[in-house]
Amino acid sequence: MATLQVRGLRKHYGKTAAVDGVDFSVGDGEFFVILGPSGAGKTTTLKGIAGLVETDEGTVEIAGRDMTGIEPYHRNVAMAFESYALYPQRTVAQNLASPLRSGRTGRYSESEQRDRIAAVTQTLGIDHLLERLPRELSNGQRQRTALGRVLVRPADIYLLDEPLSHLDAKLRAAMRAELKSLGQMSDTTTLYVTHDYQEALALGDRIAVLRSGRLVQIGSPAEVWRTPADTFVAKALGQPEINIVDAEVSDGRISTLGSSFTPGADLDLGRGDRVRLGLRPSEIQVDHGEQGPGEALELTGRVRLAERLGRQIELTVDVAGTDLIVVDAAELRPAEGDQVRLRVPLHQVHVFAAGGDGEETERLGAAAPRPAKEAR
Ligand SMILES: Nc1ncnc2c1ncn2[C@@H]1O[C@H](COP(=O)(O)OP(=O)(O)OP(=O)(O)O)[C@@H](O)[C@H]1O
Repeated sequence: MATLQVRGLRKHYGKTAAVDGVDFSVGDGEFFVILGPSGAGKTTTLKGIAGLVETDEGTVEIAGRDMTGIEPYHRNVAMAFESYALYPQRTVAQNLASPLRSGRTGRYSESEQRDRIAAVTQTLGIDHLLERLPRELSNGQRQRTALGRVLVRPADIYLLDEPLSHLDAKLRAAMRAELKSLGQMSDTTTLYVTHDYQEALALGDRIAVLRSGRLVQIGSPAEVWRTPADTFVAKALGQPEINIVDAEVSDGRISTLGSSFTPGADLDLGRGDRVRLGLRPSEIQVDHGEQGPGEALELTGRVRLAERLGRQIELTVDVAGTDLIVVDAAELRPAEGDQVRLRVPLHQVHVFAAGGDGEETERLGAAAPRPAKEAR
């Protein structure tokens, strides 16, 4: 295990800036997640750290050592790609043993090798497949074997590129928990890349959000969830996506969708008379008669669509001509056509700067401070 320091990393492919000046550091034993959409530059960043692409600018330090000019093999990192690299003629057990037999890891005795393989294959749920050949495995099993090949090998840093992407939702959730415990057990430094926000929130000690080759925000899962730096980060976290609505400011009050409220004193609204509000679908409460505590943005609308999603229901509610997506408990299901009252506690109303269509804008704050009991 080791620390990792990335400074000013840049990589262009022709005119495309795949990585455009990225800086971050990962602590010893930390599980650090890079979250970003397709094409954001996640894989290129990992490859730059591993030494698999030649970067244009920037430095990578592992355990305090500058890696410039050092071959991938000598960086002592282990990288797992989304596509699985397995020896087709070797069994799962042989595939897993081979990284432990290479010269660099020769210090492991046969019994230590067996123990490592047993621990990793149990964690990944492939211990019953040891005698199979790769062609006799499902895609998900092959992906877990490829991940196993990376995890059995002792390395300073594990670089994992969407290693769970071929698994079904249930298995992904189970593997997330297992991976987290494996990381904690072996205290390894891990850099994990994903486009799945749930994976990022579940696994990351910290999350870095990447957009078009640049880091937009780095923080703990709670920080990026509660105080997203801008509308891009707010949208990247949460499914269904956060609702972003336009609002007007006048005489210290914010008006939107036929309603208005007075925001908390520490919100700086000196920037103009328009803002955007971010309302997370899971934080909009459907008023079923009970009155929640504290001040809230209160809205009235009509349910246009009600779609059941397991234990929850996703509602599309027309509020003053704007569709809001709301997630509610399914047993309280309002019907399509029903008039509903909606309530968002002010500390959960995110206020962003105004902007044009498709423009991402910075967060100015919450409409009220978080209640002391919820603040961490
Ligand atoms: N070898 C290459 N040649 C040319 N362009 C490339 C190459 N590799 C990546 N790119 C471009 O660089 C950008 C970043 O790609 P990268 O693979 O790092 O993104 P990513 O975030 O990992 O995406 P995904 O989630 O789809 O894997 C993209 O616009 C991509 O098309």
